[in-house]
Amino acid sequence: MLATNQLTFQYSPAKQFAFPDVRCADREALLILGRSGTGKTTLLHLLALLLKPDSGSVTINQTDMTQLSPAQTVAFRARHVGIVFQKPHFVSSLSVLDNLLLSNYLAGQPQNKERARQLAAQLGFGDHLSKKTHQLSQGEQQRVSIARAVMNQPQVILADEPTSNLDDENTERVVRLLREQSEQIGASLIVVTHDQRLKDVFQNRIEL
Ligand SMILES: Nc1ncnc2c1ncn2[C@@H]1O[C@H](COP(=O)(O)OP(=O)(O)OP(=O)(O)O)[C@@H](O)[C@H]1O
Repeated sequence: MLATNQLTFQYSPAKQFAFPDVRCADREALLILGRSGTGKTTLLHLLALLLKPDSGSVTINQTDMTQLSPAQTVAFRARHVGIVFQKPHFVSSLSVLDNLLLSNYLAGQPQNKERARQLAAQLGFGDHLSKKTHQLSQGEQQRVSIARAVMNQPQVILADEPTSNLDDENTERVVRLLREQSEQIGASLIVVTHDQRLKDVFQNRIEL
């Protein structure tokens, strides 16, 4: 469960945001829609505590993340929050498999090769584990990105424009996989996007 309360943030006095409250229960999915510049990425970064709000709270299960120290925030995020970025950020010198295992390492968890292999098979890139990530197509890279986000079975999955570079077929596949994965691990799934194709797929929506 993720819930926010009266989040505000400003980049400068001329660029201030007051966001509507967000609630997303375990196994539920929420779409946050908005045109370019309305603050979607800013909100997603606040939900992940990559940015600290000026006021308000972000609670994941029982933990108010805004009350954690910077070190506690990093540890909590690595363990309990999976993030899928618009463009996947991988370590290019590592294989696909090692990029997945990096999630375990960053969360202080033992390397779980079995889970990496299972996810790769489920998400359709089981044959690519020993390749470098740049050898994969965009759609494949986005699926690796989803696998990486769910490696540690997080309580919350946050996805920032996960489909904006994808064709309709890959868009449908990525959305289905995000929903399947969040349901399987019992996580809350929050997707921010301007991609109107996703509008009809999610019942719960907030417009910025
Ligand atoms: N680091 C920053 N410093 C100052 N202003 C910023 C910064 N990052 C974003 N902004 C501004 O804040 C506003 C919201 O940006 P944000 O990236 O959250 O929007 P968005 O809705 O995700 O847009 P897009 O769909 O184009 O990615 C924009 O006007 C942007 O110029």
